[in-house]
Amino acid sequence: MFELRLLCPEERVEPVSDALEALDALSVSVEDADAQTPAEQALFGEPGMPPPREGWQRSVVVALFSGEAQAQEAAQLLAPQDFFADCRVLGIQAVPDQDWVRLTQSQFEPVEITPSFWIVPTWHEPPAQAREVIRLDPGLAFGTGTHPTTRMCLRWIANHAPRGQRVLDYGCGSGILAIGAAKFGAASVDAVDIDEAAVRSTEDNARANGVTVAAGLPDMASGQYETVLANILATPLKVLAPLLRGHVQAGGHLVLAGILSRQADELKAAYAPYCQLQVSDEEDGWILMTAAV
Ligand SMILES: C[S@@+](CC[C@H](N)C(=O)[O-])C[C@H]1O[C@@H](n2cnc3c(N)ncnc32)[C@H](O)[C@@H]1O
Repeated sequence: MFELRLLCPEERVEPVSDALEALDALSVSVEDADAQTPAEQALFGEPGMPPPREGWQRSVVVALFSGEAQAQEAAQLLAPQDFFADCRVLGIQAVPDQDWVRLTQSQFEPVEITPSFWIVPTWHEPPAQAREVIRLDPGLAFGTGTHPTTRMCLRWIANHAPRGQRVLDYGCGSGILAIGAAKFGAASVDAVDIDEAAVRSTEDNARANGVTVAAGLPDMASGQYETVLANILATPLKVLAPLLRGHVQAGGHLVLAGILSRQADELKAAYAPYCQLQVSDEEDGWILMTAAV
C-alpha cells in the first residue's frame, strides 16, 4: 500500500478529506502538523463538552491507496482544485505490510482490577493469579476496563461482592460493570443505556461471559435495587439524582463514577436532598462517589 501525505490549513481539511474518499482512498486520517513542536496547540475540552476548536491550525492529511499510481493520480487531480489552495503535497511513500490484526490486538493487554480480578481480551490467556475474569474485546461501546472510572467501579464491586443482591448498572456501555456484579454473585442484574448499540453489546458480552444480565433502554429499570452503579458524567449524574436515588433500596448502595476530583462538591450538593455522597476512591484525577442509603 502507498500513502499520500498532504499539508492543509484547518479550513481545507474537510473538503480535501472528502475528495480523497471520493478518489477511492482506502482510509483518510488527519494528524497535527505541529505535533511535538513549539507551535503545537492542544485540542481539549471538558469531558462531554465540545472542544474549544474544531481542528488544528495545520494538519497532515494521510490517504492510503492500494497502489502508487492511484496515489499519484489523486495528487494530480487535487492540485488544480480551488479547495486545494494553500495545501501542499508532502509526498507519497510505500507503507510496509503489517499484520494489522496482531498490531491492534497487541495494544489491548489484560487489565488488573485487583490481583485476582482481571479483564482479559479473548486473544490472551488469563494471568495465572486471576480467579475472576471478565472476557472482553474492544468494541463500539465504552467500557473495556482501561478507563479509571470503569476500574474504580469494578474495584468497588470486587471489594463489596454484591452476593445475592439485585443490582442496576445505569449507563452500561459494554456491560462490564453488570458482568462484574454477576461474576461477584449478584442474584439478578439489570443493565440499561440510552444507546441501543450499548444494549446489544451488553447482551453479547454477558453471553460470552456465561452470566445472565437483563439489558435494555433506561425505562427497563424498575423498582429498587440493593446496589445501583452509574458511570456516566457529572452533568447527567446531577440531572439523574432523584431517579438514581429512587432506585436504591433502604440499606443499599449508590455508586457513581465519571466525576472529576474538582466536581466532588457540586455532586455532593446535587445529591444532598436524597443522600450523603462521599469520595471513596480516586485515580488519575477521577473520583468514585458512593452513598450508603
Ligand atoms: C462512560 S460510559 C460507562 C460504560 C460502563 N458502564 C463502564 O463503566 O465502563 C457511559 C455510558 O452511559 C450512557 N449514558 C449516558 N447518558 C445516559 C443516560 N442519561 N441514561 C442512560 N445511559 C446514559 C452512555 O451511552 C454510555 O454507554
